Amino acid sequence: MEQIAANRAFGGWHRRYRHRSQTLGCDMVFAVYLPPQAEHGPVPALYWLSGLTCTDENFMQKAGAQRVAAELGMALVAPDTSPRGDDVPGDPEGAWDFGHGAGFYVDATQAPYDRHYRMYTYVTCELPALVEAHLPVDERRGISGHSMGGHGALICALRNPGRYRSVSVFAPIGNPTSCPWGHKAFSRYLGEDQAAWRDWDACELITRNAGQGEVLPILVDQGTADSFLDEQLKPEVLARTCEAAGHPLNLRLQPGYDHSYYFIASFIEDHLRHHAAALIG
Ligand SMILES: N[C@@H](CCC(=O)N[C@@H](CSC=O)C(=O)NCC(=O)O)C(=O)O
Repeated sequence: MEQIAANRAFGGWHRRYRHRSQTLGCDMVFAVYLPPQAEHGPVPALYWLSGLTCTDENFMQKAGAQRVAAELGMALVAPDTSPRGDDVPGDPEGAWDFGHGAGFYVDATQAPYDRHYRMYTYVTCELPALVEAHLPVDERRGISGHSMGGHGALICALRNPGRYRSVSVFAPIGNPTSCPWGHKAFSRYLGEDQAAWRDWDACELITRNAGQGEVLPILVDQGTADSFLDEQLKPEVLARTCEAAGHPLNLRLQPGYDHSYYFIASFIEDHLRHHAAALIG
């Protein structure tokens, strides 16, 4: 992998890397924040999955996570949100909620998307393997994300017991099989048979996993002034599902906060400390 940027931050380093992804069949860029502790040995990592229209840069530039990550000795890893490139098909109408910047962290099964759109395998397998082989980052992994990335973080944790030690999300699409963003993405990436969508829906996975094996407590922050709240995000469905399944959920409704990175920046410290408790102790 090729380093394409490096910035000193809070005694550590923010770095960006480009690499050829075998999983996605294209070049990808990701960002890593390495805290000062990484100069003395491997540190745990929080994987951050961003939302629609984002790249690796939104979180690193807007969330303000580096100061606390440096204090805690935790790396931050931020991938892009989809495969990229001229030969990667996007939304036929050029919309922002599908295709480039909108990989939805699934492995597509439908042509023409199945060749490149395999973000689930990329973020759960290829990227951690690359990071852990080349950077001072070990296998203590937490996962978090926002909106589409909140959906991604939930399904990555719920589908992979043992792979992550902690999970938290901001304004997640918690029940994509019941909202317009999810319908659009899943019908194209996964096909019209809605039975196949359930494997990629956090609420379905929480219900399915009830009473079996690992149960990671979920921390959720959700702004009450979020313009996507009622139509796309539906935190009440996630709350009802967790209640019915006995899955520990800390859903914090934050009065007046919207869907933006101003909201994320306001509560990211709590999330980093939630992850540090599981990753570092
Ligand atoms: N461009 C759109 C708005 C898209 C948007 O709000 N994206 C969010 C994630 S939404 C769910 O996944 C985001 O994180 N944007 C990047 C940022 O830096 O804020 C529009 O025009 O409405």
